[in-house]
Amino acid sequence: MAIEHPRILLVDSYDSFTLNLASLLKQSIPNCIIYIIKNDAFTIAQLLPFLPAFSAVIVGPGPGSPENDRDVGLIKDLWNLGEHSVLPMFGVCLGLQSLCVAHGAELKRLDVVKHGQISRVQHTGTFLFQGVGTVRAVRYHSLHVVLRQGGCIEQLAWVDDGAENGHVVMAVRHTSKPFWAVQYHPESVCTRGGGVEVIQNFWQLAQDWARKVQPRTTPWNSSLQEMFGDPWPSFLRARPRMPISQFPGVTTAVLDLPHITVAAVCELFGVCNEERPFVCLDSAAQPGRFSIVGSLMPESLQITHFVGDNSVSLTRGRHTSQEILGDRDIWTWLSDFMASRRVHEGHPDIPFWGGLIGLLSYEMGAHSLCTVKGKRCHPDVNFVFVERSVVIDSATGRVFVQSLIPNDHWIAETTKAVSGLNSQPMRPGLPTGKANITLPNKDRYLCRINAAKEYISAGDSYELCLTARTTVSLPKSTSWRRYQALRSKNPAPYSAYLRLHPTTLLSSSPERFLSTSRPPDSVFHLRPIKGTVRKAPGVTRAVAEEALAGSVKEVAENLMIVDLIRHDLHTIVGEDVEVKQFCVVEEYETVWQLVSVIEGRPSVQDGLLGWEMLRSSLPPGSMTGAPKKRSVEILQTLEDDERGIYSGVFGYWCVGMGSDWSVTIRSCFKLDDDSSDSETWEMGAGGAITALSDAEAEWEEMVVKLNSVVGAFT
Ligand SMILES: C=C(O[C@@H]1C=C(C(=O)O)C=C[C@H]1O)C(=O)O
Ligand SMILES: NC(=O)CC[C@H](N)C(=O)O
Repeated sequence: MAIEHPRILLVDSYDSFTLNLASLLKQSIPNCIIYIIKNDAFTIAQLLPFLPAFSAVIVGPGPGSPENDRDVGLIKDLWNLGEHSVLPMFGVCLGLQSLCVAHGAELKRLDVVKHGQISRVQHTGTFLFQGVGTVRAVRYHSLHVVLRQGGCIEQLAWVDDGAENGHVVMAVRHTSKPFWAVQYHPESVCTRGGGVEVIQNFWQLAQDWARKVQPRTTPWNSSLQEMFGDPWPSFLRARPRMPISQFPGVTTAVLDLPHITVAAVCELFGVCNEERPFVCLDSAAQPGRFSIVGSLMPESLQITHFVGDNSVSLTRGRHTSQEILGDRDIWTWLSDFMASRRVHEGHPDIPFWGGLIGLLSYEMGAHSLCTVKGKRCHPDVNFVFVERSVVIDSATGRVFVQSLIPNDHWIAETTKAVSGLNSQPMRPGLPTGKANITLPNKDRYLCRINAAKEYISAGDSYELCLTARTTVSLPKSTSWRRYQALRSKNPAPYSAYLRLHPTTLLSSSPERFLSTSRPPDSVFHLRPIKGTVRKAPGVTRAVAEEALAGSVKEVAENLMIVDLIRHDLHTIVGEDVEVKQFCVVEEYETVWQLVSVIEGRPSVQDGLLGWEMLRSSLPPGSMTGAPKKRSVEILQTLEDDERGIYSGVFGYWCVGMGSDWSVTIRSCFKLDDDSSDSETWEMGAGGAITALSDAEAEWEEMVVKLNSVVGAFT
């Protein structure tokens, strides 16, 4: 017998959890094929003729209100389909609200909004809840519905929020049409008992209805294919073939030098000459392990690009040329660049063999979600192609000297020079000169926290990572020494010194954004941080655990980003996404942080997939909040300046096709200016604002993060 492949249409309201729902559908509805459209992709009139090709429609969650056309698009019309067009539909959150509002329910704001919080859901044990036991479900909502007595919408589940919100509807069904919906999020990683179980029941009910009603169906055809595109996950099928690399291999010498310092290698490679570019990715604390120092040559290629430009700048030494991108964007240009330099063999014990090292701005990600205004003074893309490098493995004390240049005499010279290096302590002596620090205005920041909370109460966002800029001006000094000061004040696993004119970036980031191990068997790994407590006398691990892992507010903040990152991973990886670590307290130099780890394994191994993953997941969710698109739009109105380098990412993309990117936080950067005898460093700091945020405490948290960098100037 032929296997049946039910086609499911999933309507996305620009939420950041939609693909988690798609993955849950795949687990719950045998052999289903899922097509995803945005709620404003078509009008209902355009969609109507095609609906008989689907077995069911899933109306997903989203920001905003079911009463606002801009937020719900065609969703509101789906619930009013005529008798002959009706088909089984299942709503989630905004989906439930729009179903109920379309049938006369009253929409209200919750007194105490629930975002990333888990509630015990009571239910009738019927329909969606047939055979379902205890449900503990994650909620992401500010709005709720009050059903009309005697109407056609019947309650199937509810929570009792006690003094906070009283009775809140959690699931409903239509009494005569095949419509069901839940207010909670069945797809959240922390929902128990009401996920697969409830979707399986929905599917059973949908099939029962179809057997009874025998709705008109149409087979799949080319015009449907054109209208709805490929089913999810579609990315892998759409990939063009990778160009063949003509690039030779990498030569490596391995040394046992357990006492060598990263600083000594940097100084050997000329870091003190501030005129020249320099790159060092420095694992200055656990869990960082490998440090990478580039040995750049005068002809090393620097690649820069500004968002909005149709060209890429290529600089070798003093010579710069522009290459027109034409019909490629910068991501594709860089993909092609790296594909033609792919190397298949290098030392298996290290993650980097050579390749691009550099940074991407926040706006490089944000502009794919909404319009970004103006042009920044720092390039949005700034990389150097590193042919010669040293990788230091802090776990084994081994040092790898390697070059992509065939027969490179530099290997022998460097092996000798590195072996002869003293394990000198870092040179003391901070640059002197009084720093003039311009902090964010506290009153304004507090006002913005309240404005952010208002957006959250209205249902426009579940969490907003609000940030502000600080500047430090002082007489010109050496940035390398400044980096040493930052490194000793705040040693961090993802520290970096990147001198890529016109930008110099000093980083002491605790946060890895994304690492993708080398194919085959590539694993994509993300480590979002949400939840910060300042270290102070008496703040022991136990105290920090109570304040972070034991706090509903902090766990909710973290969970929202974990769910968002699961969705981001599903975009490229497909179904295989797993939360490996949930809300664990980690110790850093100045703070305790709450950290989760999410991993994905792409079902097809392709060298460029890691790059596609980066492209589709910037800006980092921990720096925006959720849902990402609406949150980025709101943050643009709440923050004075573009973020630029701050809250973008920096890291490498290896010629072996692995990559590692950190979030540019706890960092400062400056625009290099030879003509001035002073310099101005910029830094950002902020934190996640949720409905549970206390404005004063958020200000304090921002200052704590800021001080981990400002400390290098005072
Ligand atoms: C915004 C910053 O940090 C982000 C916010 C955090 C939080 O809200 O706890 C933690 C780490 C980062 O994702 C920053 O350091 O400036
Ligand atoms: N997750 C959602 O779909 C949220 C729906 C709506 N924006 C609310 O806040 O209530």
